[in-house]
Amino acid sequence: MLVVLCKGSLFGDDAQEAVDSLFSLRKSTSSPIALTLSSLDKGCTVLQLNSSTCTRMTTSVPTSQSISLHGGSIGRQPEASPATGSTSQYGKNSFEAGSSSRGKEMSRLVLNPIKNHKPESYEDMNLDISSMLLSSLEMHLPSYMLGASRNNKASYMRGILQDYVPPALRYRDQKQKEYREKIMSNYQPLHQELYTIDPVAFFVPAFLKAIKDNTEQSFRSIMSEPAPGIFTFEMLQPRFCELLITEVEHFEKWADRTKLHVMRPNTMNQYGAVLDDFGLQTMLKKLMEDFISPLSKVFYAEVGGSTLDSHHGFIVEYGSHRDVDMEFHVDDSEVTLNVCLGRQFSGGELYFRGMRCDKHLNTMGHSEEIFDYSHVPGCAVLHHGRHRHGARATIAGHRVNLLLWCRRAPQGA
Ligand SMILES: O=C(O)CCC(=O)C(=O)O
Ligand SMILES: [Fe+2]
Repeated sequence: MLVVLCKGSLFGDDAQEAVDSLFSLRKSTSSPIALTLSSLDKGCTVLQLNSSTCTRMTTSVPTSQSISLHGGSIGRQPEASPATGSTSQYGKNSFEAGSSSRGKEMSRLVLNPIKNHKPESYEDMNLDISSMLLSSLEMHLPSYMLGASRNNKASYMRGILQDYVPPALRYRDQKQKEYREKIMSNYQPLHQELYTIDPVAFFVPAFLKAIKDNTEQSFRSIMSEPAPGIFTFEMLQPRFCELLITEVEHFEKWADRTKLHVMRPNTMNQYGAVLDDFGLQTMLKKLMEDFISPLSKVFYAEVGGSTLDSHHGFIVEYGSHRDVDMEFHVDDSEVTLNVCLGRQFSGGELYFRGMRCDKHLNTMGHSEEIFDYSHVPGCAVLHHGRHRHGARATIAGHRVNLLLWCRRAPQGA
């Protein structure tokens, strides 16, 4: 039995690769594969197969959506050559995706992905299976299912996947769902005005005008590009920054009072909070769609910047009794927005060391790739999620940043 652990939620190309890997393995073995598969939106994804071939590797970070390049914990490892093999015993291009003990009519998936099919986004459905995984799996639906409603496709695929979720992980999925539900039904926001975008109150006028004009020239008029693919610009109103910081403090105090253990943005953080967990999801979705996508369409089209369709929004906090620094890593995003909210601090500079493909994440940097940036409250840094970076120690004071990891679901070819 081979266990493949993909830590961090599967998304984008990773989700597609994981699904492809399952199918490659299925092709390469003569006996049916018993697979166990589960995914949490911010947890780990486990693919468990009784095969002797592995095409996915493990990250050593339990729930991080980032990949540490320090200390030997390396994610997104090179893949083995794709396995080849015969078509399924269940007929050309299909195989039985469920266990025979289910005692109900078999749901089927097709072996080869339908490359020209554009999968739907399942993000807003709040399912207990990763929406990215569903989008990837949709490319393997039998043709009669492709035209079904999104609800029907989701429940068909969920039906297949749910049977394989080990009880422990099903429990974790459930816990995470309950966490959000508990917050949503009991937490009283401090600043209701943060929960709906008010452009004039949120953004500085020059940023708003540039987005409204919506041309590369208007964007470049407010942005600097101090290193290739890294953009810095003034973005948020000081009052908005302060309201967001106090909202997070209010949430944490409430969580403390109600003995709710706050789930951190990822395992690289001991502090901070996921904004999507306490009701800011709709606001952040709009922030991405109306204010970041116009920029990413122009500057990050080659990594899916034109079709961003999901996000992970969170706050990081540094200083005494908080996180100190952030080790060298790449983000689990296509495009990352990082805005300093305040307050007074010294240190905490971001350092960038160039982009790498998955196979060369740990290779040396070149001098021309070195770029260091000192955070300024209200100012944003926009970069490729795969641009290697870290944050130096905040040596005095208290630094709070807003992070929006913008993502794109896998697209049909
Ligand atoms: O602290 C910072 O500014 C960087 C944070 C970061 O890179 C991350 O959370 O992914
Ligand atoms: Fe990062």
